[in-house]
Amino acid sequence: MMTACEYRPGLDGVPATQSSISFVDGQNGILEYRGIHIEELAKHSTFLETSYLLIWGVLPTREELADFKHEVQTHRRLKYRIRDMMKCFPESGHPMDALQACAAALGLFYSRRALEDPAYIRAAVVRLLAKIPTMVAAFQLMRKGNDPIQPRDDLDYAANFLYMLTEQEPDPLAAQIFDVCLTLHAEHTINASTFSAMVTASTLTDPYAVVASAVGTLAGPLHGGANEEVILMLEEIGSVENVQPYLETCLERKSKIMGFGHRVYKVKDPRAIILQNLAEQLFEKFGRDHYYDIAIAMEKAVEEKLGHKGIYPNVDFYSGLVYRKLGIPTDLFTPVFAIARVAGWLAHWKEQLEANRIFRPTQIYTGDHNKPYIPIDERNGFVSDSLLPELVAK
Ligand SMILES: CC(=O)SCCNC(=O)CCNC(=O)[C@H](O)C(C)(C)COP(=O)(O)OP(=O)(O)OC[C@H]1O[C@@H](n2cnc3c(N)ncnc32)[C@H](O)[C@@H]1OP(=O)(O)O
Ligand SMILES: O=C([O-])CC(=O)C(=O)O
Repeated sequence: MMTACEYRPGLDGVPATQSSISFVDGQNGILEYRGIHIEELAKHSTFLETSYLLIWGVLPTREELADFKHEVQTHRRLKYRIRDMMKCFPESGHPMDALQACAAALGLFYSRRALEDPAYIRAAVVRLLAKIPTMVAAFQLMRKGNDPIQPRDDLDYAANFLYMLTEQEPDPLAAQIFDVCLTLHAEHTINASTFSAMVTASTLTDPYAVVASAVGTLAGPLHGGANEEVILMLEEIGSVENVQPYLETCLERKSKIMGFGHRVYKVKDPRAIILQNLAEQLFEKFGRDHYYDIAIAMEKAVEEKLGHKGIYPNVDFYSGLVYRKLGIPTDLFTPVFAIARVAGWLAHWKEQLEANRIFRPTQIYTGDHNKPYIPIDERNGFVSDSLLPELVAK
């Protein structure tokens, strides 16, 4: 029998599912995908191989990976109707809103819900992994007034995205580093957007609705949207000298410092450590970004003030510095996060379907009971001459 549970705002510490996809040890800064440490995957895997691992639970053989890559490659193009729809989007709109609309629009073309059919699952996985980057790049070119460019079959996943975005073939180091960024962002247990995906999935709707709802959730500044906010914050701080006064003001106002803090990690996020390292490699080859000095000063200052509360850089703190060096515009940082997280959302979608029960928690009602309905004309002391009460009583 169920016993009454204590209410925990934000479901803090409340298990909402069982999962074998990923694991976080927030005290020791450990993240594993399917039992493999993130550092190992960052060093040795690729985003598509990691996606396969997350979604199907095992590392693919050489042949399985080649087939998967080929399938993704052949589904990168967008239907002209999706491109036409995108032409109507306001160029001033946020790219996350554009992405959410585009992901949902895929459901118009592929809405058959054969959720018990492994071929349907695979086709949806391939389609979403393939088309989401094309959508992000297409929106970027279209809002500048350019036509989107077609994907290039000779470029792999990460390099092709940078090519479609910048219209230039990327430097091999830049492409490799971007691929590692995607691997790092691919999955993170039951975070807010994944939970959103799982709730949507549990209604047995189609995977495009699942991803669209997750994109909308990722966009918020307390979640994936923080990567954009971090750069805006560093711009506002402007100089290393201004770090301390900026921080003091935030603390006085009790406002959150973007890119810091985490529900689970009470130490520096292991992904932030790798991302910082990647940023340094890019700076070595392409020149230092002066915002990096501000970021380092900020990390030190926040640690001094808030380290005792377990507040350290999260994944969103250094990622923007990497993306800036790769030529990615600031408001595309969160869509880039989404490109990667599609893998995790789909892994959880598939896992949810394997043992589905609709999410329907309970609430603690704090309102009134048995209140009389006061007709609108009587709310200011007037008496109503409406016949409705008599009609209903008859
Ligand atoms: C991909 C991702 O989603 S990673 C997270 C990205 N989000 C951000 O970077 C936004 C800034 N960070 C935050 O808002 C929070 O740390 C979150 C949303 C990530 C986690 O929130 P919660 O687990 O609910 O922590 P909560 O907000 O309760 O904070 C706990 C304490 O730490 C403080 N705290 C947490 N994060 C921060 C921060 N970034 N700046 C200042 N103080 C903070 C809170 O004020 C609170 O202090 P108190 O106990 O004295 O009141
Ligand atoms: O786990 C979380 O709450 C947020 C996060 O770091 C992620 O989604 O990558």
